[in-house]
Amino acid sequence: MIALNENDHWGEEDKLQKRIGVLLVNLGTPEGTDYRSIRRYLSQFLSDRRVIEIPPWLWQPILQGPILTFRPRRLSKSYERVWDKTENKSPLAVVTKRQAEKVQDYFNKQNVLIDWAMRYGQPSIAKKLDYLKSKDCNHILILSLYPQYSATTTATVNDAVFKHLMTYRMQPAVRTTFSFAQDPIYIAALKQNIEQKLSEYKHRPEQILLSFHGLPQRYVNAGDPYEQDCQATATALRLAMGKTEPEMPLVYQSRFGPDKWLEPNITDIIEKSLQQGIKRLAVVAPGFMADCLETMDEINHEYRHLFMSKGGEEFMYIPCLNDSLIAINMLHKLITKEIQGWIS
Ligand SMILES: C=CC1=C(C)c2cc3[nH]c(cc4nc(cc5[nH]c(cc1n2)c(C)c5CCC(=O)O)C(CCC(=O)O)=C4C)c(C)c3C=C
Ligand SMILES: [Fe+2]
Ligand SMILES: [Fe+2]
Repeated sequence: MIALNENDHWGEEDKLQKRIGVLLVNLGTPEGTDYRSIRRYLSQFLSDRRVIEIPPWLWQPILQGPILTFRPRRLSKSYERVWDKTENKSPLAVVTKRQAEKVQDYFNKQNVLIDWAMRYGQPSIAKKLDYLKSKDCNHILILSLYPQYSATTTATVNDAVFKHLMTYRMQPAVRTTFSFAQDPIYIAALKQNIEQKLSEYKHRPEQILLSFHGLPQRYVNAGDPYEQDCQATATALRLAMGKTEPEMPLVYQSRFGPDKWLEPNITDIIEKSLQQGIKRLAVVAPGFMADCLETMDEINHEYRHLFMSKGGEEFMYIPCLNDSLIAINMLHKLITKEIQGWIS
């Protein structure tokens, strides 16, 4: 049992008054592009037993040995390419912070406090829960910024939240979110964002790839609903946009390790599309609420190069929802729905 702090109390304000805090949580990212920062981040992330389902006695020597020796060096160059030089932060952190700040403007009148945290690295979930507590928030909504549920993302956010709440004598009321994979509010935002971004190009793409972060197949076999959620998003989005599956196929990216991952892999589909004579390709990543290493570098750098070097003529990367007006409106609606009954 974690020791409770004797001075653990809420502010001296009326404790019965409802005060709502909302914590937007995303994955996490290194604090810098140097070897040490990336190593620290990967070590925490890849030691999460929800992320890597291999017994620690077997996994830790591999992680602490070859992976944390070589991978940070390679990633350093990738993070350098996407780093926000003005803020001196990773794009994932910059965007998540802006999302929280902009959504806060919508909730000022209702006295709802919006903040953000990262599951791995900083600002930590523990630190931000303490902050919300110091502001007398006795009702807290945890909004995991993953539209598709996975135990490797959403569940591990909840683990971190409840683990920290074990240290509280007086716990707030807490709501967590499951997924919003086929929520009409999210699908409408995706559609609007895609149409807006594509209208900036002279030509229409012949195909739009819906690229989702991958997952080991055995996690899905064990009951993770992630694949189903990705398919639900793809189906709803095609329906909303009047597109067929060949016009808008679902693909998976970001493989890691030797396991079998969800199929089809994005590189195989890019090759196939090239063989079919497709010259103008668009790619959007609906599972990412913010542009990050996996979209800016992996898609917009690596796969752009793959497509263009093998005969493609135009590669249209459609940015994520980020802190656009479309995204902030969407988050406002989602939060309003999730805090129903807490607010009049
Ligand atoms: C077994 C390993 C991994 C699983 C399972 C996994 C699931 C998963 N990840 C995201 C979202 C993001 N992942 C990001 C980076 C990233 N992911 C993994 C591994 C797994 N992810 C690694 C090792 C990395 C680091 C980069 C690399 O080494 O290639 C990021 C970007 C972070 C950033 O700093 O920008 C995001 C976002 C989801 C949604 C998901 C669920 C299926
Ligand atoms: Fe990942
Ligand atoms: Fe990657």
